[in-house]
Amino acid sequence: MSSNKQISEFRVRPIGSFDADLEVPGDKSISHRSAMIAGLARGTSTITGFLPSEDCLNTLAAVRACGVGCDILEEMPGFGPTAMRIHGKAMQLEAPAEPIDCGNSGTGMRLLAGLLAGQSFESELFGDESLSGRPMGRITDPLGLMGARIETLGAKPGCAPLRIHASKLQPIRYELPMASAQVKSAVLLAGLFCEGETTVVQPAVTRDHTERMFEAFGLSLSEADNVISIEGGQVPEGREFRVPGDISSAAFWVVAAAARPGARLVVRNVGLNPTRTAVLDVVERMGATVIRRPVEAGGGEPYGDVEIHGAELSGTDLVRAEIPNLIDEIPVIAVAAALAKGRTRIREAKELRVKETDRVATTVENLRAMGGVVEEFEDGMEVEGGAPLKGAEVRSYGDHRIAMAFAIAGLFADGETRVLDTACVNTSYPGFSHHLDAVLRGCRDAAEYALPTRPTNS
Ligand SMILES: O=C(O)C1=C[C@@H](OP(=O)(O)O)[C@@H](O)[C@H](O)C1
Ligand SMILES: C=C(OP(=O)(O)O)C(=O)O
Repeated sequence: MSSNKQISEFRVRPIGSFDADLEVPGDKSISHRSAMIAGLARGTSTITGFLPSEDCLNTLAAVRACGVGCDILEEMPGFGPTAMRIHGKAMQLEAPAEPIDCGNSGTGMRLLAGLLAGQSFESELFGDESLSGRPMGRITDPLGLMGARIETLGAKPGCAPLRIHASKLQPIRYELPMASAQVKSAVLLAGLFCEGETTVVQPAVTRDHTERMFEAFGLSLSEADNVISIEGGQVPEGREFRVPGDISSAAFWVVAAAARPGARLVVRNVGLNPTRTAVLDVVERMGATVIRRPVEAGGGEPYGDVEIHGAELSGTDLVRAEIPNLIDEIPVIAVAAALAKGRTRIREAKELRVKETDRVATTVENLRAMGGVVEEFEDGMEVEGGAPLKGAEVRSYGDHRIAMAFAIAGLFADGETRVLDTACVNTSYPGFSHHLDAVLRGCRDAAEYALPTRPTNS
């Protein structure tokens, strides 16, 4: 196996305990926001650690299509830029010449809609088949209350493409009907273009990257007890910003190590924002040893190294408040649950049904295909762990998290597991196949896991 982008199938066989030392690529949520907020800023920003995944490259292209200049400083060969200088437009975006392609990315489309809703020009956002089936009413409703005019043009009601008409926005106080950082961020971004204070009330703590990045770029906002307010008319100031590694990508190796007694894993320079690290709490509760080594970081995002030591895991119940803080990790947590002794309950997670796939259905289907014992509920699943997993042919259904979660399951299954349709991993984790290959070969040395980057001259 190589790190070739075109790879379309993973063949995985069981491994024994392993000892890996790796760094995952940049955080996807933070990379999207860095391109958008640097694009809105006054002056130049330098972004490092940017994730060159398809989702984030689409967002970068969208921002450039709105007139933002960008010099690429470094790239991951075969994938895309990892460092760049972004010349912000001081909130004065330009009309894109063509409809903007958001690819597979819910984050890209929903946050860009917030950014574009208050412009004096019309724009259009479209995406792939999966994104065209995901609900957009959750952003067109609050943005509509702010005065935006957004048409959903999809064959499925309330779905993309989105046609965003020129509008003047007014601030609102909005109570989020679901715990969604994407909806919160769309409203806060739109709030920048209003006169007066925009307030979002969230039903639970969701990832706070937008709030942190606003502050890092010099904006002031207030935040207490899940009520976040921002005064419109502020202009972010360009700055240097380092994107840490993505804990959601690290989660695949975290589970692989946690569930294998004797295994040891070090993940370096990974984001440790407490609104994202619930997966570490869960594997710790299941019996693995988790050592967190945070780095003292001023402004921006907390990060550090994490070390995992594997054990015989026991089942656990995910608690309601932690669901938004591990939502993307649930497919691989379900794999950990299948490997653990006893029952794991994953409930109140119906948001999983509106991701790249219906992740309740796709996770349950693949776990069962591999011999896992799992009961499906409208809002999640309950996994009865301990049944031996057997190698099988499973599909990703075009969903990157499903592809990677079941590659990890294959490391514990009897015989060969084939995961089909895996090009989708480039949505969030360029280099996953390189890391999988290194783990399968039993590599111990960090150099063998390193993903190459090189400076560019542009
Ligand atoms: O704000 C973000 O960057 C994200 C928020 C989450 O979605 P929701 O806000 O829809 O829960 C998550 O699933 C997605 O991968 C990234
Ligand atoms: C749900 C995800 O992303 P998005 O909503 O941005 O498509 C994800 O990365 O798992």
